[in-house]
Amino acid sequence: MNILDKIVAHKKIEVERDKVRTTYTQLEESEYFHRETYSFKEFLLAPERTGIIAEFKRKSPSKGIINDDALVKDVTKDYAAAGASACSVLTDYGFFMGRKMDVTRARRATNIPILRKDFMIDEYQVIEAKSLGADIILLIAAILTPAEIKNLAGLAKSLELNVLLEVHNLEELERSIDSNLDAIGVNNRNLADFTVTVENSFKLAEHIPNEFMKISESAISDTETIKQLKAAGFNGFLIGENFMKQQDPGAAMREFVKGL
Ligand SMILES: O=C(O)c1ccccc1NCC(=O)[C@H](O)[C@H](O)COP(=O)(O)O
Repeated sequence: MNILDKIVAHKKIEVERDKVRTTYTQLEESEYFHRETYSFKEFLLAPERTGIIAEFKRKSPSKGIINDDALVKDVTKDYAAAGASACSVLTDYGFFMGRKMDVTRARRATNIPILRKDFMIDEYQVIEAKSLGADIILLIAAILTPAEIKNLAGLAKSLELNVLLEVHNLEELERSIDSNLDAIGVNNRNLADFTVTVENSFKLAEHIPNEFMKISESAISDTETIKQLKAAGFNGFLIGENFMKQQDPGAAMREFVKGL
């Protein structure tokens, strides 16, 4: 069983448990459920922002513990002040030490879009994302059928959530395109064996239809790469470990953007 299969197997159990702990009615009673979300596209294209989607990530299957000291409210506030176009907040606990409340803490600390980063397999998680205060959800093509993507993206749009689809190769891209998506992210990390190469983004760029925002995800650690990705048509750059491995991730981002 590869890591993605393991994560999804855990997630199925977790979601069924959560449905009992917090009902749909309780989710819809959240103060955030009826809020107007931020437009991912507007923040990605805003000239005063950097296009960086800065991630709060304590731990990962590929690297183990990255930073378990930093506080989500401080880091996301500092990311926003450093020019992030959005913050990505991992909510999976078992593999990433993320917490659902981290999204709400980031929501309270910032006025930029928040991506709820998790392994979305069920409508419940989409409704939950809205109730936590998220603006964007992630759908991973490698773990969803085209029909599931259509359904989850359609539900997200009906809740005014933005949808980022993550692909790793051309086959996933071609089978997963849907009109309810806002952005397509090319993951430079192979989630089955953890190898990374930014070449993956350059290879897939021209195949992503122009109506979608283009995001390059993972293994980005220098501003030269961002300049090259921009030239190849990318609008967004998802960066986690490069900032989180520093004691002060917000300060690390502030320093990094000076090179853009
Ligand atoms: O990061 C991992 O090890 C990982 C393993 C299995 C599934 C997902 C994984 N990461 C999620 C992400 O997509 C990254 O956190 C994100 O793209 C940022 O990557 P990086 O800048 O390399 O931390």
